[in-house]
Amino acid sequence: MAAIDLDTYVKGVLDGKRALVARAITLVESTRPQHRALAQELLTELLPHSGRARRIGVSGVPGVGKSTFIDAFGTMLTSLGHRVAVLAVDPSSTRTGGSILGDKTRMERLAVDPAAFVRPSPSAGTLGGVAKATRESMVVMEAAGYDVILVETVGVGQSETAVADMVDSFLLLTLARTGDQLQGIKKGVLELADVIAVNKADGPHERDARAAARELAGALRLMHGKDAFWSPPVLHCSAREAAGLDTVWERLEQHRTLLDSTGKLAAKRRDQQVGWTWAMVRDELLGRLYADPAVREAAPELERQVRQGRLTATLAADRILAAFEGRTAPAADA
Ligand SMILES: Nc1nc2c(ncn2[C@@H]2O[C@H](COP(=O)(O)OP(=O)(O)OP(=O)(O)O)[C@@H](O)[C@H]2O)c(=O)[nH]1
Repeated sequence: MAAIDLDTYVKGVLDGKRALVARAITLVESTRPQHRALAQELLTELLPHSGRARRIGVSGVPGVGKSTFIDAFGTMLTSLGHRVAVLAVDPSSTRTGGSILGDKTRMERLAVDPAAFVRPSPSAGTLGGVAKATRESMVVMEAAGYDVILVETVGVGQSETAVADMVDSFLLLTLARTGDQLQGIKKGVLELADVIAVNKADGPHERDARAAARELAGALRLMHGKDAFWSPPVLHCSAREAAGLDTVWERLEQHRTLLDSTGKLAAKRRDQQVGWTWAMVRDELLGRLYADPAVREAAPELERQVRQGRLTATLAADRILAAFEGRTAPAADA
């Protein structure tokens, strides 16, 4: 592919040119050192044009209906005049293998909707790397005029926390379950949720879904108490039949309006920026440490001694850090 210069990228993104938006995201996702500088220059130019979108995380276990939901929900939003971008954080993704086509077939209507842009999760790398690429893609999408950003994540592992750290509101999709449904949803994920929707409330399952929503709402009231700033509503919907999606949107908007009017939205986003800064420092530092020749040389022997019980973990950690710092310490008096 021919190289594109900074001005072409900036203008193309601000004009909402799809091909350039896609190329810009490929650039910010790239981990190649020669792309990094240009990507950061681009993001610096785009940053003042970003920040106005509603950022919504969508999570739920595999099979809950996330793709079906986002397809129907996004289509409803574009019919209301919104421009919708779909991003994802799923570092374990083998589903699409990073192929855009893979995700496009999962969201048939949105994929061909001119007011929507569906981008699959960058599939390579650590959670930190994938989350960084998604956060930066968000800046590109907002600068390109998308005013609703849906960030999908699969309901396992640490990815929900990473997504909650980059959105304004977090939607958890769940299913009606028999027995104690709270056991079926990880408590940590419940704590992240601002809105919960029991999906597949249709056909023979509709009654179960309504009952499950009521039961979960009761359990949550106990968890959150009366004085909470926001009590997550538990709704029911059918992604397949596009039923109840307007209520989900209404409640997400209510949550965001409350955040905004109380000054919490601006504070949340500022805190997220600072949090991301340190998350990147941690990732980068750990990457450098693992790649450090002195650490690589010392580590196998130290690990062996720890395994044999001849060295405490604390001492081994000290030595690994000493090996790392020894190499990077200023060489002034060496
Ligand atoms: N009855 C019913 N089925 C649904 C609904 N939403 C999704 N499904 C079905 O549930 C299955 C899983 O839906 P997906 O949208 O692929 O679910 P997902 O959560 O994206 O799953 P992964 O791609 O595995 O993460 C599919 O067979 C859908 O047709 C719904 O509202 N009602």
